Amino acid sequence: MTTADTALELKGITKRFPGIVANDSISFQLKRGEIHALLGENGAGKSTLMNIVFGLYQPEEGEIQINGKKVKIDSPNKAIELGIGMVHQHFKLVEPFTVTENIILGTEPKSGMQIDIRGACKKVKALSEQYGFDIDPMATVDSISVGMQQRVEIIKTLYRGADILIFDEPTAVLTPQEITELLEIMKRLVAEGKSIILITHKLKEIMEIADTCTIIRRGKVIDSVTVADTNPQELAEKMVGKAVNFKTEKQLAKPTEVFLEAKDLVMVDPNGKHVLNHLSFSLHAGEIVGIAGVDGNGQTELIEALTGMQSVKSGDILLKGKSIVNHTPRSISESGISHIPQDRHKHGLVLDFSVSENTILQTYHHPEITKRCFINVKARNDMATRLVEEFDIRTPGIDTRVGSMSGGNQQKIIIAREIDKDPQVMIAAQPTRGLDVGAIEFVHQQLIAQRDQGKAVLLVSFELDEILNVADRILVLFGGQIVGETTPHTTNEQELGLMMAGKYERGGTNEKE
Ligand SMILES: Nc1ncnc2c1ncn2[C@@H]1O[C@H](COP(=O)(O)OP(=O)(O)OP(=O)(O)O)[C@@H](O)[C@H]1O
Repeated sequence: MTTADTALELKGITKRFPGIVANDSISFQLKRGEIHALLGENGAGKSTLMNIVFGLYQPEEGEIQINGKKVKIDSPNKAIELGIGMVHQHFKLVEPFTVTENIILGTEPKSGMQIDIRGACKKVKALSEQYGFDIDPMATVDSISVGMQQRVEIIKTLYRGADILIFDEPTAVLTPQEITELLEIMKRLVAEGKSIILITHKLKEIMEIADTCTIIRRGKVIDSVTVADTNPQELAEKMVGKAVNFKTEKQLAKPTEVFLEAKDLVMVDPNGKHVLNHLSFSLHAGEIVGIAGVDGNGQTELIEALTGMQSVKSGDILLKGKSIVNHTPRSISESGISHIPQDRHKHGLVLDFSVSENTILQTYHHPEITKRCFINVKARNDMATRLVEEFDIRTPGIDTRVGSMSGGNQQKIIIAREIDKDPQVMIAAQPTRGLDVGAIEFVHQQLIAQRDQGKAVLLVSFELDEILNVADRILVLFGGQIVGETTPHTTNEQELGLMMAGKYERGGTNEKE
């Protein structure tokens, strides 16, 4: 291969953080017009490497070349100038602004003294048509779906002239339909000569769309393989360094008494829309019930109602026969419900707190942790040390700031804390979002272990694979109602997909007219 074929080359990149070598002499080549997947366990060093390429971090050692020329990328502005664009996992958009306003923010085209919005709009429309984004340039960002917001982020990079696009786990926030559309967009981008680096934990996606895959383990490059010559099993083994079991092993469920019951729940949003529409279901001890559905059909509201984060207008929620509806989150938590929230940054962790401080967020007021207004630091640290060990949380220490840890390890802190509470009911919302295959296997085993100990588990997930693999019974949520009930043994992805789109009903608790 000649340098003319190489869009980006990294040579011997090393980056250290206190107590850890995040990137250990990494070399990497991105060919022009290819999709190059970057695969590695949580904390392997993928984001660090990409943050170096985007000018957010400076490496201690190593060299970066773009189009065969050595460059110094000391800021994101410099990266953009060099034709690099980054689509972050957490979008950086101004919600009340329009799509076009967001795209031009910081590089506003001027016509005389005024911003040339019309000209910008035209350019956005042209880009949208060229790559098949199908986006309305004048829509406000808060009125469009998450998938569309991501497209705004992509157009933003193209508008600034990006030739190399970095996608950081782009499908983690998308529904199955949106994922298919995004993969099509990525194919079109490379067909038009762009080069893409794709960070993802989803092997299926790598197999479907990537040309090359570089595997990183504990800061080091393990291998760089042609995707056509490999398979998911081999990729997973290279990533974790041992064989990985994809099929979740579990015995048949033995459900017993009803632990949690939602009765005729109604929740209305500020616009008067019924976001929960007479929703009822029951959850038994010893079973995992999966809630499948396209995002925006009431998942968030259901979780918020069950955990006390939002009040319902009418209906009841019973925990072992006792009403807990509209109780406070603390009271519900204390009565035996654990919650793995879908947005770990908003509702799961305090990013500026340490690992040990985050492990006591639910229990800090308990007498074994707090005595006479003072936190017993030894008790707290002992608990954190135990959880770090039991749940294999990779961190330099229990005093590490959680905000500096990798996404997967942040998630493990929440899971450890919530399981350690020994709940009767576990509500797990997107519990494996952003986790690597090894960690996913671990979380699934934990949920199954909870079930086998006689707990009731509610699993809300956009990943149909996960629902089909882990749940014992599946409820389909559509338009704030349960429109279907089935089991993993008697359904498949196609049938579930139809039910999720509201096109097919099976055994729902809310019969539609
Ligand atoms: N700003 C920082 N300060 C200190 N340590 C950091 C910082 N950023 C990352 N690290 C550490 O560097 C290592 C690599 O983290 P990185 O986020 O690059 O992993 P990753 O492969 O992207 O993981 P994930 O898949 O979970 O997102 C981790 O141990 C992490 O805790």
